[in-house]
Amino acid sequence: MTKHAVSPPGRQRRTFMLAVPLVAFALCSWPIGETARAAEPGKDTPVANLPRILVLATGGTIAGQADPRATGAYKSGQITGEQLMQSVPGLDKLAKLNAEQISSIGSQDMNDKVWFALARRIQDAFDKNEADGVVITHGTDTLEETAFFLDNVVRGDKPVVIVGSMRPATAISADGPGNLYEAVQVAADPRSRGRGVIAVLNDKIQGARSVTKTNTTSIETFSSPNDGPIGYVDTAGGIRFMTQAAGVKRATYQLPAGDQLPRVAIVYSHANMDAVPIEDAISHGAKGIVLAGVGDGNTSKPALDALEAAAKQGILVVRSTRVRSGFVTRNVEVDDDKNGFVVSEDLNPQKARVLAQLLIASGVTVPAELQRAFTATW
Ligand SMILES: NC(=O)CC[C@H](N)C(=O)O
Repeated sequence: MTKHAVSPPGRQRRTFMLAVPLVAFALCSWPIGETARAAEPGKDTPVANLPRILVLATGGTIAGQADPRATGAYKSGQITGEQLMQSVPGLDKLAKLNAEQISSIGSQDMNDKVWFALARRIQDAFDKNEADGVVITHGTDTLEETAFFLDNVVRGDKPVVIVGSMRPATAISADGPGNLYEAVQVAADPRSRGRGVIAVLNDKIQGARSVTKTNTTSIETFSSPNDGPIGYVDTAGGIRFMTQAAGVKRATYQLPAGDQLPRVAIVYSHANMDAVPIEDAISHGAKGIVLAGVGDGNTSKPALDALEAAAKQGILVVRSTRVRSGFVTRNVEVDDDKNGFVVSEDLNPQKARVLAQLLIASGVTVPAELQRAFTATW
């Protein structure tokens, strides 16, 4: 036995006096990590203490109804946000909810007018402190574009969650109610602050920059090919955030006047590619062209020549890729410095298009500044 094995009485008392507050602190604050469930509102939270969540409904399959006579056919955007909320048991225990209908469309019809209305309503709700978080119900086809647009134009760090579903409300095993429940759960949680606009579907939480639809009809369709989900939410474990979202903006750009973004075309590259789609885009007044290139944002010689000519006319040319994952890198097989092109890095063509629109609307023309805008921080 060493002489330090038995502490003198004075030291024991000091250790005890130190240990009591430490243990009390540990008990009060455990579990305190990112996976703590205690922060989530639950069935015992008094209504007055529940967070205020504004639900903005836009339509989509989550609000869709099937025609019982038809196999597989359904119409999106048939039921209101209010009706949707009422169909989810327990939602009122998570938050004080207020629903507003912004549009009732399938998201294949999503447009600048609805985007601007959404952005203005969210900003107003936060500026006037009417809500602690926002949930947007949306069709899944263009959900990722709306998420990315809003992330770039809505200021602040209160949670903005976008949600949809793959099966209509009337389907057997509809995924909408569960997705909406989880979206409200995430929006109501203070740990969701400062993560930009986030998508919640099928138990996954994903960032606006990375999330993309990868399957036409399956409920397991949204993924983040370059970096994976930022967290998970489910009935067993509650909310778990694993990491921060890539390139969180919230926000960099002002909404341009006039409720319309500048025209930017996406040109899809393929074997035997000629310059016609590029010439068409220019003749229809495109202020920017995003190349959905092959591989690392490549395209054929005739298409490349046409893009170089476009850039010389002051049209913003962004090289993106039709490949689902990876980055498009400057000056590899294409001399971007010489041609005056910008590369999209990890942004897919549909999101690169949104960013190009915002940059053009903001009057940014300096090449280095344009390129910097496409570069994400992790
Ligand atoms: N699953 C869906 O939400 C797709 C339905 C519709 N095309 C939309 O995007 O709104």
